[in-house]
Amino acid sequence: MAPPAATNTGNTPTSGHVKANTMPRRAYITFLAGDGDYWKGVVALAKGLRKAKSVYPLVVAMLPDVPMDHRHKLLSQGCIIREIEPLFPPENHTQFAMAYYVINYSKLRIWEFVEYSKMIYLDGDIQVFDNIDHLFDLPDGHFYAVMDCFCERNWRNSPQYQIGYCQQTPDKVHWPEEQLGPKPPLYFNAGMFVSEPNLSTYHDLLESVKSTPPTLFAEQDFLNIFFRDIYKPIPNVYNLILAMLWRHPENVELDKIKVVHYCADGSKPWRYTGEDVNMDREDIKMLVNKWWDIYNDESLDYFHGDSKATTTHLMAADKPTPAVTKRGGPLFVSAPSAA
Ligand SMILES: O=c1ccn([C@@H]2O[C@H](COP(=O)(O)OP(=O)(O)O)[C@@H](O)[C@H]2O)c(=O)[nH]1
Ligand SMILES: OC[C@H]1O[C@H](O[C@@H]2[C@@H](O)[C@H](O)[C@@H](O)[C@H](O)[C@@H]2O)[C@H](O)[C@@H](O)[C@H]1O
Ligand SMILES: [Mn+2]
Repeated sequence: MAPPAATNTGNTPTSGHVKANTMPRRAYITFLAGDGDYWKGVVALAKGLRKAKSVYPLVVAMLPDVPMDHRHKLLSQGCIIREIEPLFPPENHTQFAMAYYVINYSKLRIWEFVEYSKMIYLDGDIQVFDNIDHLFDLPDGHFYAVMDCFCERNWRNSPQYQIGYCQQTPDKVHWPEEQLGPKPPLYFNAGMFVSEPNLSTYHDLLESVKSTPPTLFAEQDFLNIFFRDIYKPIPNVYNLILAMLWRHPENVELDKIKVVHYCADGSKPWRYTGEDVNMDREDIKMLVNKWWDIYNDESLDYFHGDSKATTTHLMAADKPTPAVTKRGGPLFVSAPSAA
C-alpha cells in the first residue's frame, strides 16, 4: 500500500480501499493537545475507523505542543495532521469541571477546516466500533449530537445536579420553573458531533466566544449556546457516555452501541486501573478490553507488515522514524463478551 504523502489531498481514506479525490469532501476530525498520552486514543480511533471500514480520513486538529514522536505515530496510522493555534476563553475565574478543560476551546478551530464540506468530530477518548459513515448524509444546516447526562459528580456545581434533574429522565424530577425559570433546552455532549466547516460560522464562533463568560463545561457549554437553534439530538448509539450505564441503564441498549465515549472518571483505556468508582463493572471491563483489542491489533495498522514503507514514508517526511509503539495494556480475567 503506497504511503500517504505528508500533505495528501485530505481525502485519502484511512482504509485505503477508495481512490483519493473520488469521495465528497468529508472527514472525521479529532483534537490532540499536550505531550501526555491522549495520542494513544487517537491511534486507537484511527484503527477503529479502519476496522469499521470507514471511507473517510481522520484529521487531527493538533496544538503546537504535541511532540514530534507523537505526530509520527499518528502519521504512520494514516492520520492527516492540521496544526491549529490555541484558542482561549475570555479572562475568567471560572472553576471548570476539570481544570484542563480550558484547552478544549481550541476545538473551535475545526470550523476553519473548509477543505471539508462536512465533518464528524470525535474526542480522542472515543472509539467507533461500527461504521457510522451514514451520518455524513444527514441534512445540512443542523448540528447533530447526543444528549448528555447531568448525574455525575462533576456536575455537582450545576443547578440541574443540585435538584436531581436530568434531561435523560425529565419526568423523574420536574424542572421547577417558578424557582429556576424556564427548563433549559436539550444539552449535548461535545465529544461527538456532526457539523459543517464554514468560515462565517467560524468567524461568528470566535466573535461570540470573546463575549461569552466561561462556565463549568467550557467549550461544551459554549457550543450548546451557540448551536442551540439548530441542535438536533441523535440516538445515544452514536456516543455512549459511560455514566449512562449506571445512571440511566433503561436508556441504553449496549448491544446496539456503535460509538463509546470513555469519559467517565478512570475510564480512559490507556490509563485504566479498574480501581475508580464503577470501573470494576463487567460492562466497563468489556468495553475497555474492546478498546485494547483494537489498539493492539497489528492487522489494523496503516502500514501493516510493511515496516520499509513506514521508514520510507517517514524518511520522506525527513523526520526520525518513530519509536515502536509499546503494545500491551491491562488484560482481564473475565473474558470480554461482544458489546
Ligand atoms: O491533555 C489532553 C486533554 C484533552 N485532549 C483532547 O480533548 C478532548 C476532550 O477532553 P476529554 O475527552 O478528556 O474530556 P471528557 O470528554 O473526558 O470530559 C480529548 O478527548 C482529547 O481529544 C488532549 O488531546 N489532551
Ligand atoms: O471541555 C468540556 C468537556 O465536556 C464533555 O465532557 C464531560 C461532559 O460530557 C459531562 O457531561 C460528563 O459528565 C463528563 O464525564 C464528560 O467528561 C465533553 O465530552 C468533552 O469533549 C469536553 O467538551
Ligand atoms: Mn472525551
